[in-house]
Amino acid sequence: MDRAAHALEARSLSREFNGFFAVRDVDFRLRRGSMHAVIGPNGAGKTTLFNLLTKYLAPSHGSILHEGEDVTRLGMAAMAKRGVARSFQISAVFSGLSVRENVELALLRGRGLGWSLLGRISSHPALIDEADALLRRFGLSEQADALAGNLSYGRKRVLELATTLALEPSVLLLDEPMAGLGREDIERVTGLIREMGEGRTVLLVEHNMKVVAELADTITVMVRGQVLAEGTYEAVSSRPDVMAAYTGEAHG
Ligand SMILES: Nc1ncnc2c1ncn2[C@@H]1O[C@H](COP(=O)(O)OP(=O)(O)OP(=O)(O)O)[C@@H](O)[C@H]1O
Repeated sequence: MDRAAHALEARSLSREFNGFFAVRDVDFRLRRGSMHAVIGPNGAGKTTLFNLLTKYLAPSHGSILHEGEDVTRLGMAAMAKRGVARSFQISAVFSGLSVRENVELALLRGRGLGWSLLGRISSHPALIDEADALLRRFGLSEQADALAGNLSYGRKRVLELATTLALEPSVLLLDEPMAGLGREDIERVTGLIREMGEGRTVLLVEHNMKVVAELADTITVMVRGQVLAEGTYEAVSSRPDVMAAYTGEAHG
């Protein structure tokens, strides 16, 4: 088997909360270079699966592989070192720092430099150029000197994506990147995620089906902690059992 074919893999992954299986016996493969979405009705276990894959939660059973290596027991920091980054939504944005400082800080962290070095960014001229480029790419240049805490919600989400990309991950995991965004921001963020996916593997948990249809090459549908279907948007969205799951008529 080609070990490198799968950026991440879950084998018989389960997570139990007081006897209730939020994720039960899930086999899941994130193909290298793919843009993969996990969808499903509320309570299906999407966030739990995401948190297991990103090592935010420990599994009750099963294993997780990165590039074919068992990483079940590794923590989030070790995964980040391996190039697997998750977006933390706006909690990762430092409100008291400017937009530019947030990006510079993420660039420093991406290179393993402590953020106490922030004051010394001037000693890394290449990073200043990179920060400029990232700010431009994410349409944040005009707000570079604004305090991150003063940005609108949508702008904060865009900044959060910029800081995640600054870590230069090879695998990017995004939890509901469109949550709470208006139409204009959704279009911008969709475009940014598409761009961020070039040369990387992306996994997103997302409720917005238009975005999923537009972005994802592979879709996993979860229902009641298990995988119900997997395939292209066209393939899974035409399945009666998937439709039934969304209208609350699924049995099993
Ligand atoms: N920490 C927890 N303690 C107890 N139960 C939990 C915990 N986390 C999740 N669950 C339960 O596990 C099930 C799956 O939750 P999860 O958040 O993974 O679903 P989801 O598909 O992401 O839902 P949503 O789309 O509403 O975010 C739910 O029934 C939820 O109540």
